[in-house]
Amino acid sequence: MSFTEQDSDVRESDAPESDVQPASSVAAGETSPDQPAARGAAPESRREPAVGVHSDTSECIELRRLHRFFGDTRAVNDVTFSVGRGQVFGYIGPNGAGKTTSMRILATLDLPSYGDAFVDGFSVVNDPELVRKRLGFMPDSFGTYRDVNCREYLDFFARAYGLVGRQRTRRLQWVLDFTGTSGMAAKPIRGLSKGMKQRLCLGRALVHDPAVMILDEPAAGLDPRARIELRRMIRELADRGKTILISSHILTELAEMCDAVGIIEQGRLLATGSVDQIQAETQNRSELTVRILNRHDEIITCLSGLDENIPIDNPILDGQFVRFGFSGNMADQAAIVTHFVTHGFHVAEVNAHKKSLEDLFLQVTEGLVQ
Ligand SMILES: Nc1ncnc2c1ncn2[C@@H]1O[C@H](COP(=O)(O)OP(=O)(O)OP(=O)(O)O)[C@@H](O)[C@H]1O
Repeated sequence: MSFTEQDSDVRESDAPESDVQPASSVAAGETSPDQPAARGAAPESRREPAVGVHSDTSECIELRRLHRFFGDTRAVNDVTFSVGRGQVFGYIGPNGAGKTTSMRILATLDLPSYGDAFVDGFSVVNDPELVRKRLGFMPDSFGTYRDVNCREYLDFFARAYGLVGRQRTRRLQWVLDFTGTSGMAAKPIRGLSKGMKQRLCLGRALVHDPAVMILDEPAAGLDPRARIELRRMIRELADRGKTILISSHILTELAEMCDAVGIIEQGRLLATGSVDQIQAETQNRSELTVRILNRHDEIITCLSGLDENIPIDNPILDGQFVRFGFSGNMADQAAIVTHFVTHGFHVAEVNAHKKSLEDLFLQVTEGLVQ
């Protein structure tokens, strides 16, 4: 999904009213989807000055049983995870998994159907104003301010965040220097390359020095050098104490810079932990490929008759090859070959390969697009 900059200014009308639950009944994620959601306009508490009830958690980003439904689509379906201060968390999933929807809720551009999310301890439902002050959001598509130059663009946002005088001038210069855009401060945005626009957009998210940054696919469309540079900037921001949630389709792209990752598909969080942890859990898993020379149509049926203690899953027929996930030992592997041979199949080849990070992603997710 992509959202334009204009979207960010229409948060309350953007959320379908019928899906919005009043803030009072979703505080701290106390409700469950089994409870009927009350219908109506945006919560009353939105229009009152933010009081600010700080959550007792030490986590800097927290999603608690977050749900967001669009009609029958469960874009975010009971997602819970948290990110500690100064950590980089990679949010990974295929198209339509629910990444942008979760991030928009964190950025207070949308409301949860149920549950809640917290930024630096403040609820996006009850304290959106306080959340916004602490959060920098880089959406997955750049806005349409084509005729202003980079400095004017950043200056606009700095003013919007209430920066004044020398503080604003110093901050703007820092952002231009940090993002490597000072050389083009006077250049109109319409003349910027994709990479430069991404830098400027990162600068915009940084302009008020937020504690938390939400970056929606910031590396999309960048060349390899620009990706490396972006990784360096993100790591440096985390080293300076910022907490960062960053999304991508590509696990390997995030693996190096993330302290932890969460894999989401069809609105559900399928796995969380450090890349090493997730890899360790699947370490003894491999994919077996068996080449059979006869009766290809019957191979999958034959496999279903295998001793059920032999751990295989998701068999697929691919021409002469049958491939399946395997987490057994060499004896199990031998038993599979014996099973094929005793059922009259001509086995020509057996190969096992360990899962790479990409395989791991494909294994955890099923590539389902909603
Ligand atoms: N405003 C909306 N109205 C209706 N459906 C929506 C809306 N926003 C998102 N969805 C649906 O919610 C699901 C999750 O979308 P989302 O954009 O969060 O996925 P994503 O993981 O960010 O995907 P991508 O990587 O392609 O950007 C999709 O099925 C999408 O069509």
